[in-house]
Parts: sequence; structure tokens; C-alpha cells
Amino acid sequence: MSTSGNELYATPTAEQVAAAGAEPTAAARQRHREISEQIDDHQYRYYVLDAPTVSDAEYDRLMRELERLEDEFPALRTPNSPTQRVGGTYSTQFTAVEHVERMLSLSNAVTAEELTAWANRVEREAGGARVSYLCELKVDGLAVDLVYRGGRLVRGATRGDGRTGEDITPNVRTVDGIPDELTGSDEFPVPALVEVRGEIYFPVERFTELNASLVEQGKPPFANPRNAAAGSLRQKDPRITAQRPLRLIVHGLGAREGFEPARQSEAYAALQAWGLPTSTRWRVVSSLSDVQDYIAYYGKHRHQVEHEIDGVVVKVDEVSVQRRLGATSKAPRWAIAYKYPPEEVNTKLTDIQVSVGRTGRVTPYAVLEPVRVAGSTVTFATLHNASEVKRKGVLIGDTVVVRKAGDVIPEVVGPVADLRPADAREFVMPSRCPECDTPLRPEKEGDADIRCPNARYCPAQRRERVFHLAGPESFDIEALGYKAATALLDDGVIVDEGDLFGLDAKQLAASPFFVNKDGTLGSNAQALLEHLAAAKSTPLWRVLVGLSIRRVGPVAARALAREFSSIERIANADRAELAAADGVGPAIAEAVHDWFTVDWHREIIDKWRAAGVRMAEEHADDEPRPLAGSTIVVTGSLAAYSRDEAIEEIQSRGGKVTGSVSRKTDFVVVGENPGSKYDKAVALKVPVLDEDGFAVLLSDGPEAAAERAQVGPAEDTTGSGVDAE
Ligand SMILES: NC(=O)c1ccc[n+]([C@@H]2O[C@H](COP(=O)([O-])OP(=O)(O)OC[C@H]3O[C@@H](n4cnc5c(N)ncnc54)[C@H](O)[C@@H]3O)[C@@H](O)[C@H]2O)c1
Ligand SMILES: [Zn+2]
Repeated sequence: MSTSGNELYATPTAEQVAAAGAEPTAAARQRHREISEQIDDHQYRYYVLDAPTVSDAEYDRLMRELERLEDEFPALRTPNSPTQRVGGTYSTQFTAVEHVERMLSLSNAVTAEELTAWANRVEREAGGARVSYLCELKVDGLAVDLVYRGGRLVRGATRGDGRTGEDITPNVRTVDGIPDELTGSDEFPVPALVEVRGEIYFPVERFTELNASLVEQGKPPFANPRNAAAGSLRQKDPRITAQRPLRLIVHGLGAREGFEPARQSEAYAALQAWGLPTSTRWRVVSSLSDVQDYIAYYGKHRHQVEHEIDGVVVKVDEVSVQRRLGATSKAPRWAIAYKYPPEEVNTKLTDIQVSVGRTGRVTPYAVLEPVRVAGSTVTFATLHNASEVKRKGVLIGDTVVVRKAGDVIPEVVGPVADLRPADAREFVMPSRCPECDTPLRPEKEGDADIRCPNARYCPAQRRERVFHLAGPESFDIEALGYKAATALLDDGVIVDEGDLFGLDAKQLAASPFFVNKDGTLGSNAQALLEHLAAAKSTPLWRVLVGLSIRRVGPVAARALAREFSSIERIANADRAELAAADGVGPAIAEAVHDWFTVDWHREIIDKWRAAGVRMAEEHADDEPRPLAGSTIVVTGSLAAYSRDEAIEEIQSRGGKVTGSVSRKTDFVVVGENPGSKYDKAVALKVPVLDEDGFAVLLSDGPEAAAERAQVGPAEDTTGSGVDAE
């Protein structure tokens, strides 16, 4: 709608009044002003200070509220509204520069319906032209514009308000992977001028390290990798930028002379040919349902990517259609960002307390003001150990960024330094066990972990050990919940886990937890006795897991059970014999050996044996071992197996798993995002199995698998995202 010239003063027609909607109420105007001011403030903190004080989710909520208000009262939708302009601004710290072509933002969708509505509109307005969709990851970093003239990098700038950005040329030059000079190919010669758009990011795995070093220098840490990227790039002193492990992914073009792509995907092929870092993850698909699949796939695998992603960007691949669709003042109509549900929220860290685990390890954990994230309410988050608390730079009383990624346990990412209250205080590791008051100490000089050495009687350790026996990888005793385990110990029914399998109804009747109001024995007691009886014939490896021997998880326990086939033989083996067993090694051997030298540990074994717990593997020796003699390397992530599970599957069939590829390797099993091991396998011509091939290896053995293996140079799949047409 044009508001220029005399139109402003003319009496509006009936149609104009209708189009403008109802006159905004005073309350609506007031709220609109409030939110707009808040958004301006948040943009300043985010784009200029690189230190936001609210989460992206909170910011997005404000923006959506503003949009709803404007839908209701269109008169509020002025060109100046945050909904109508590219959010962001530039700092006087840097020289302001005009972009040759404007840098836009993206419209976004958070539901499948919004995405479908966008696609429907695209297809309607494409004028009958065929539309393909290019799907790619939305890199959570900061947007940059790189100008190459005659193939030379002449300028790097931030997005700013979209027209004017900040000149950060010297900083950009320090970023690994940004070429000073473009190369070209026959197909894609270097153009006379090109504005390249991309996203600079901070690799996720380097983030904690950066914050630790900032805290050490007495500087405020960054709340998340995106702010770390922005803060590292927008430095007055480019030498600081040079020390940060920043990376770039390019995803678009601005102005250009001497190059006119017909498709977005062709532009990416050109960018790659010029020597710029493109992603290998983009795909061109021909239907919306394929777009949905791509979104679902990365919804699941977003944490296997080296940078943070906050969504997927979908672009119309055909440039002719892009042109037809054009752009609003804020964003192109031919692209949309599908945003994943937020995984980060801000909340208050009210305290840091410690808990004592079943092996005595003392771990600090965050007590948070309850907050909802990724579908559940988070109140606690582990902090691992005291040095981790230091590395993260969080103080009690801080507002902190809490991250909960899918099913993964919640984590404190870092403090919001600008909201630190004056009375925030440092966490001090207690010197005594919170449950038994024994002085805490590291086991060995220099250990990061400290422990409660009172292993036998510390109530916390006993409780955790007893409860651990109930777990699915140990005896799997469903009726032994945390409350039941606590009651058994607190009411003196058992002294420790040694007494568990000898329990009878009379003993259980001594605990109110197992007795009904009318004095009869509860059904929970009956269930516990039944489950305990059934658990007595648990396989040996799971009995070993139940012993809470340090370092002995399911993988080591399986290896021990396979080699020794009885507790007796494990207890009597010396360190060298233990260490020589396949899949055991010196550290586990030492832990196992030490465990059996403790008298009360042996008493547990004796009591369990007396109670009828099976202590030997009956059939261990005649299990088929189809992979005996095969050496296998696993790299990348498999869909159907965790890393440990894959290793167990191989070892339980007699195969050997090693960490590096050599000519002696029989197979390399390659999952999603394999590392250099894959390249090495190809170079050494070691047979490579994908996940289906791995399934064949497990079910039908090495010969069948060899037929499915790929050997030698692989087809080059990078950048060949265009689907078969
Ligand atoms: N927490 C805060 O206080 C605060 C303040 C301001 C903005 N923000 C965050 O920034 C968002 C708004 O920023 P915005 O306007 O830049 O929108 P946006 O970040 O949602 O999307 C636009 C940007 O995405 C980037 N991008 C990443 N990968 C891309 C790809 N593959 N193709 C194309 N572009 C890609 C581009 O740089 C583009 O400018 C908010 O939704 C919020 O998440 C937060
Ligand atoms: Zn203790």
C-alpha cells in the first residue's frame, strides 16, 4: 500500500477504510510501542553487543506477538515496524559500508501448515513453471557479505540493517577457508564482480574451550556459539579474530557481473568451483513431502553437524521463479526458514549442589528455576565436576542459558553475563560428603573428580548401587525403584546390595514401604520377591555390570564374561591375565583386580551365590563366533546402533574392533558423517560397509558382507545435490 503524496490527506474511500482494518485501540497502540521498543533493545544487544539477554525463543515470541497485533490492526504495520525491516543495525566501532545489493532476512515457518501455505503460494505464483526446492541447513552464525572484484576479496561486511553493514574486511581475511583470491573452472570462470553471502559460525566442539579461556582471562564468557561467532568476528583488533576457530559456509549471491545462474544449485556449484566453502548437505528435491523428509532427518541429526543449526532453509531452485516471486521489504518470497523448536532457554541458577554417585564420585549439579524446554520442565542440570563449573564461568545467582537437546540430558551452556546480579557467588566444592560427612578427596593426585571414600557405608553410594542393580543393563528388577531401594536401606531391611537376593517376605514386612495400611504385605513386596527370583538367572555379563566395578560397563562386562565365563575365574585372574583378554586392557584390568581384593566386595559375591544368583556362563563356549579372526573399524554414526552397541554386536560374534584403519583391517563400517577413517579405508582399498552391509555382516558373516562391500575410490557425491531429473 502506497502512502506517499496527497493520499495521506485525502478522505479515505470505503475500500481503504476496510483494508486498513479497525482503528487500533489505545491499548493496542501502547502494546505495539512497548514490544517494538523491547525488540529494538534486543536487536542492539544481539547485533551490536553480541550479548543478548533473552533467548531466541523469547525474542521470536515478541516478534510474533507484534505480527498478530498488526494482523488485527493493519494501521500499526508502518514501514518502520520491526516486522517490516531487516532486524539489525551497525555499530560506530566499524566503518559503515553500503551493500551493492540489499541483504535480506528470511520469513519463517514453525509448523508444517505454515510451510505448506508458503509452498502453495509459491506454486500458485510460479505461473505454471515447474518448481524444485533446494533444502539446506540454517546455519546459526552471523551473516556476512564478501565482495570479490576481479576475483580478489576487496571487502567483508556484516549485514547491519540490510542496506548498510559494518566493514570487517581485516577480520574476514583471518578466517580459515575464506580465499583472498577466487579460483575458477572452465565451466565457471571467475566473474568480474560478485557479492557472496554466507554465514560465519563457531564450531560447536570448540565452544567450551573458548569460554574457559575467556573466564581464565577474567572476561565474560559467551552464552552460545552464535554469539561467540559474532563476538569473535566483530573485534576491533583482527588479531583476536585470527585466534578464533571461525568457519564460513556460503549460501547465496548478491550483486554479480559476468555470471548468471539459472538455478540456486548452479550458483552453489559455481561458488564451490571458485574455491568458496559450500555445504555438502544441501539437496534439491521436487516435492514438498521430500522437503518434509529433509526437515525430519535433520531434526533428528542436527547435533551431528559441526555447527549449530536453528532450522532448515528451503529455497526455490529456479532463478526464473525466484524473480517472479520477488521479495518484501524484509525477506525474499522464494525462500523460507523452517525453524526447529527451540532448545535453549534462559533461567535462573538458584544454587549449585552436589550428589554422590554409586562409585563415590561427587558431581555438582545446577538447581534451576523450573523452565520448560524441548517438551519438558527442567529443574536440575548436571555440571559434571568443579572444573567444569569454572570453565563455564557460571556463578550462583546468574541467569544462565539452559539447553535441552531432544532426549539428551539438560545442560547449562553459559551465563548471561550482562544480567549478573551484584550478589552472584562462586561455587565452592564442599570438602565433606553431604550424606556421610567423610572428607572428600580425589583418588589420585591430579584427578578432576573428587570422591567420597566411604564406599561401604556412605548412604548415598549404597542407595545408588542398590538402585543401579535394578537397571536394564544389570538385573532389570522392575519392582526395585528408587523409592523401594531407599526404603530397604533406610528401614534397615538390608545393609547393602549383598543382602538383596536373600530377602524374604518376613524381612520386607519390617519396612512400612512394603506394608499396606491394614498391616498385610503390599503387592509391591510380592512383586519385588518375584522379580528378584527371576533375576537370579541373569546372564553373567549383566551380573558383572551390577557389581558397580569402576570402568566396567556393558562392553567391558561382556568381554570379561566371554573370556572367563565365571566370576570365580575373574576373581582369581591376575592383572596380566585380565588385561590380555580381548576388549579389556590394562585400565579395566586394574579396576577389576582391585575390586576383588576388597573383603566386603567378596562377601557380596558369596551372599549372592548363596542366594542362588547364577555366577557362570553355561553356554559361553559353544556360542557361534562367525566373526572370529575379523578386524573391524566403525566410523560415523549408525541409525540402528549406538557406538557401544555396534562394538558389542561385533565382539559377541568373536570379531575384533580397532580404532584405526590399516591394511590388516577387514572391514570399515561407515555411518552418517564418517571421519578420516573412511577416506583412509578408501585409500587403502579396505572393504567399506554401509549400515545395510553391516547388518549382512552380523547376520550372514564376512563372506556375504564382502559381496556388498565397496572397495576403492568412492563416487564423488559432494555438491551433486541435484536430484535425478
Ligand atoms: N536473543 C535475542 O535477543 C535476539 C535478538 C535479535 C535476533 N535474534 C535471533 O535472530 C533471529 C532474527 O534474525 P534474522 O532476521 O537474521 O532472521 P533469521 O536468522 O531467522 O534468518 C535470516 C538469516 O539466516 C541466515 N542463514 C543461515 N543459513 C542460511 C542459509 N542456508 N540460507 C540463507 N540464509 C541463511 C542468513 O544470514 C539470514 O540473514 C531471531 O529469530 C532470533 O533467533 C535474537
Ligand atoms: Zn559419603
